[in-house]
Amino acid sequence: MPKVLVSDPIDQAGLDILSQVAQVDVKTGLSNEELVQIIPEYDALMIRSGTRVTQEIIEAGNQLKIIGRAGVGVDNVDVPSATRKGIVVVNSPEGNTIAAAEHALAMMLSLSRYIPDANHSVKNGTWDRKSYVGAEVYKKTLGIVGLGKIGSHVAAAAKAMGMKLLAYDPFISIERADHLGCRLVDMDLLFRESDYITLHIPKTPETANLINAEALAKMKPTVRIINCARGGIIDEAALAEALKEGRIGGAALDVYENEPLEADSPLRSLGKQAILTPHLGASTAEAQINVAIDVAEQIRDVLLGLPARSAVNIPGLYPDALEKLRPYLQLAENLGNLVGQLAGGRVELLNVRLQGELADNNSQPIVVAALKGLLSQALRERVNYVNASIEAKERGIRIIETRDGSIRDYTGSLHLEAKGALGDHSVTGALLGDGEIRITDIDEFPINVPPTHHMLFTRHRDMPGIIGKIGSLLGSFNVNIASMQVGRKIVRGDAVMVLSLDDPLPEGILAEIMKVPGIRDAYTVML
Ligand SMILES: NC(=O)C1=CN([C@@H]2O[C@H](COP(=O)(O)OP(=O)(O)OC[C@H]3O[C@@H](n4cnc5c(N)ncnc54)[C@H](O)[C@@H]3O)[C@@H](O)[C@H]2O)C=CC1
Ligand SMILES: O=C(O)CCC(=O)C(=O)O
Repeated sequence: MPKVLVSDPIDQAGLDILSQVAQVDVKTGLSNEELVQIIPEYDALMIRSGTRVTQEIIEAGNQLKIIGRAGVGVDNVDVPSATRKGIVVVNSPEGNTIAAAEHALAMMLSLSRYIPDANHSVKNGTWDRKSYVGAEVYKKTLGIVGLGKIGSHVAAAAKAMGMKLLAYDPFISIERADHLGCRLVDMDLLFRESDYITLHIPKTPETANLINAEALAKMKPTVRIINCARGGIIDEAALAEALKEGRIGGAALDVYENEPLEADSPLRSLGKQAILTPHLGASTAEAQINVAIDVAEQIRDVLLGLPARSAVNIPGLYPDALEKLRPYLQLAENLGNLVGQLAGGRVELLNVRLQGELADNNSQPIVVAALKGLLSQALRERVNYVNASIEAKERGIRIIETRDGSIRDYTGSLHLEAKGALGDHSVTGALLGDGEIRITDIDEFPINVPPTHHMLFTRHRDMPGIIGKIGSLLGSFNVNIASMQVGRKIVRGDAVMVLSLDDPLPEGILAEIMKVPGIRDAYTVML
């Protein structure tokens, strides 16, 4: 019988499902070292946010087939390591949506009426009505950052309370925002005009420290900020300082850069204008049952050899088709990710053209893989092979599929064209005989480069000296170039340059590149 380790508190409903097919050991509060020691005997690991599944644990988990996160965010799991080791990582993308949205709403109202402090004062024997004169949310402006599952539910409830709604989400269509009663605006305007700001975005390199001293300085002195998303999106020191100096009106936080929150955090000494809860967003009986059942069922299925429905790292497609298409799925995902990053914002139309022998295949998994890549910038681990199409539809992305078996530059190749709010871009890629991926075309300029983790693309005028200037600029920022290619159609016309880099590009370098005479555009891409 397979063995499942449950290392965080999980609802009994989940344990009952697991017990049908496995021996279940519940061992909570284990240290990293203890987990590394015992994990070799387990086939599955089920966690909430309390367990950090490190590379070390994954490396030691020689029997591990699946890691189940009873919740949304898998930022406490080293997913790339799990993927490399062939371990499926699953989550519950919707099981705690309502709980998290309701917690954010509760925080907003509690903050407006000082409920935690007022409650505390009565329980301490006082009857102070003067210190707790609050504010109404009715007719106030709520700025929602991230209009996904939780943000959308918050929007519906806040609208019913008579609030005016602004939203910032570069990956959502105006139609979707309109439908939710939100005015889609840029982040600056949201910061300046909101009376309340609530965050419902994942923690990513782009969202880390999004609310920093500079952002706080743009906000109204009365603004109240709610973060029930992820710690690290707000610069806690800057927030504490702004609150102490009365430069903002209040903050309610459920999540922190480090959890548990440090004993000496400046947040702990704030007065009634701050509310702190210990990551309780998903802590309702209903949500815990939902996520436990959702994830336990997936662990059971995978242990029985069936696909998982919310795998964040392995396609949940039919095994036969999957095996045959696997290399092309990777190609499609890479190209989708690339064209999405080149588009740099909302994509309205994705044209997917299957070429050569690929045109003879079922296009659906390829399209799904391309969408997964395209949406991964916005949705990270939330997007998978099962939900990519629905997510794209909800975001108003139209898909056109075409086939052209006569294009035989390579045995099989794939062409993606994204029409976006900020411009149109296209990429083509192919598989070489050994299954290696090549990007063969960017914006109709022929090239031949493998996708790598850090890449730099420029659009420039083909003229002497330009390549050298970019090379020395990167050198001066200590960025090592692994390979470089230029594609052009006519001599001294327009050209593209593609550089594979060993290091991430430091902040500020793109602005410097843009200053080089002849450079028209420059993009960094992470694949
Ligand atoms: N406090 C708690 O206990 C809980 C926290 N969460 C957290 O809430 C967050 C949101 O969850 P969901 O709504 O389910 O996710 P979701 O994936 O449905 O929505 C996230 C939205 O953020 C948008 N987004 C991505 N990058 C952005 C950026 N740079 N700027 C603006 N918008 C951006 C995406 O387009 C998407 O619409 C996640 O980080 C999740 O981990 C979720 C459940 C419970
Ligand atoms: O497991 C929990 O209580 C945290 C939930 C959460 O943060 C998530 O689902 O992303």
